Amino acid sequence: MSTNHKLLVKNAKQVVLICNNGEKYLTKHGMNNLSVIENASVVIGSDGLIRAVGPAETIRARYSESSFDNVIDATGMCVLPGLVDAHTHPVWAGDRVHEFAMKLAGATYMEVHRAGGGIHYTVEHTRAAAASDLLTSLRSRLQRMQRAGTTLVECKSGYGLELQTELKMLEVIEEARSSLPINISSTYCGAHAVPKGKTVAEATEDILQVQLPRLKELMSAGRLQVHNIDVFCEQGVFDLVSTRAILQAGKEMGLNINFHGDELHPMNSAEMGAELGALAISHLEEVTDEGMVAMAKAKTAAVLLPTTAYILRLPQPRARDMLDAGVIVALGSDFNPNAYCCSMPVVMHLACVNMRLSMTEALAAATINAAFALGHSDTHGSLEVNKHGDLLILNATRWEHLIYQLGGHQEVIRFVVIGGNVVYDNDKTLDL
Ligand SMILES: N=CN[C@@H](CCC(=O)O)C(=O)O
Ligand SMILES: [Zn+2]
Repeated sequence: MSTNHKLLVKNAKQVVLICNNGEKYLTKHGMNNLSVIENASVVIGSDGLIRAVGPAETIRARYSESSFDNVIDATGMCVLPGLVDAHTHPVWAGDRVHEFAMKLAGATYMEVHRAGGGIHYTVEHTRAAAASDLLTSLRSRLQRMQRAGTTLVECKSGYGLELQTELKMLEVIEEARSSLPINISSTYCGAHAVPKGKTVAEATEDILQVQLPRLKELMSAGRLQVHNIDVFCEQGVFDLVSTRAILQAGKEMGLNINFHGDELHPMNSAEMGAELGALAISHLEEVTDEGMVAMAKAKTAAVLLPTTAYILRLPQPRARDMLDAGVIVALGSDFNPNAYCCSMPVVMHLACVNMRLSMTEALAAATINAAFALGHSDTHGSLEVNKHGDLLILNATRWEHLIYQLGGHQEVIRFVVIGGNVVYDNDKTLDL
């Protein structure tokens, strides 16, 4: 048996496993009883998977004859699973800072959207952008997320709204996946808005008859990896009927359903998504009680997006009611030109203050539950044997400082590790 391993993280003040019985998600009780070991160590094997997590003395005795490519003495520090961002729109061109000023002055999201701004503004710039430029900005944004502790991220298309640009975006995501250590779950979001000059019916027809069939061909030929399908189900965007048709078509080609629902109006998205077996529904500021019950029953995760509710001054999603109803609650940054935040620590902080999550609930929502929302909680989202060796090492004697110190992740995060490799060391500049 190989006695050489990739990484030993030893003598940590705390190792937060999140869960330690192979749970695929946590609901309220589990989120308030996270698995934590004091004075502990972690071993990551040469294959990048976790080999052992346990009390430092136990690990020291068990691995006394082993060698390690790298050893980090985490004395006085804390170890957490890498953070999972279950909702981002990171591929885009154009600058919408002027729209932030408009919203600060009182304009609503849909007023800007209807005036041809918002998604439409970004669509114009993204269609015109070279793939190489989109890749450069995507890499930079993903490395920024990585420095903030994200090790698995969902990346959407959705600023093309036609075949050529949607594929350009998905290919850029594919290129980033193959050239960066961060793990990526890819989402087709061609129904992010109704393109100018088309009706909802025409846009839906183009997606069903042109975009999805071509995507299916490329996926079948192994030329593109896409995991999820998304639709912006909203008044003035895609209605429930068109949303259902598009999501159903995506499901039939093997894509997980993870869509924007009940954000600005109660569309009964949650009820419909639960009925379709959606893995996740995002936003949910306006979800009904019946929708929560349906999601809990169907084990459809709620991906809450605190930055968007904060920036748009929306009513907060009823996170506590969702937890009480047994819904699997996850978090995402919703990084996009409207909500320009790459930091899951900030997202967790906002989820605690504005959505009244406890810090343990927020951490579970940004690890195991976000991984569940992406269909990856069997390999990511907690520090358990045979899961990916993706972890954070904090300059803090209590892990809660990652959430408590608002905007302080640059100082709190000492190392980010993906697959047992140190990809960020805040004492050095790494160019991974
Ligand atoms: N609501 C729709 N889509 C994004 C915003 C995208 C944009 O404004 O560019 C969201 O999740 O908030
Ligand atoms: Zn979004």
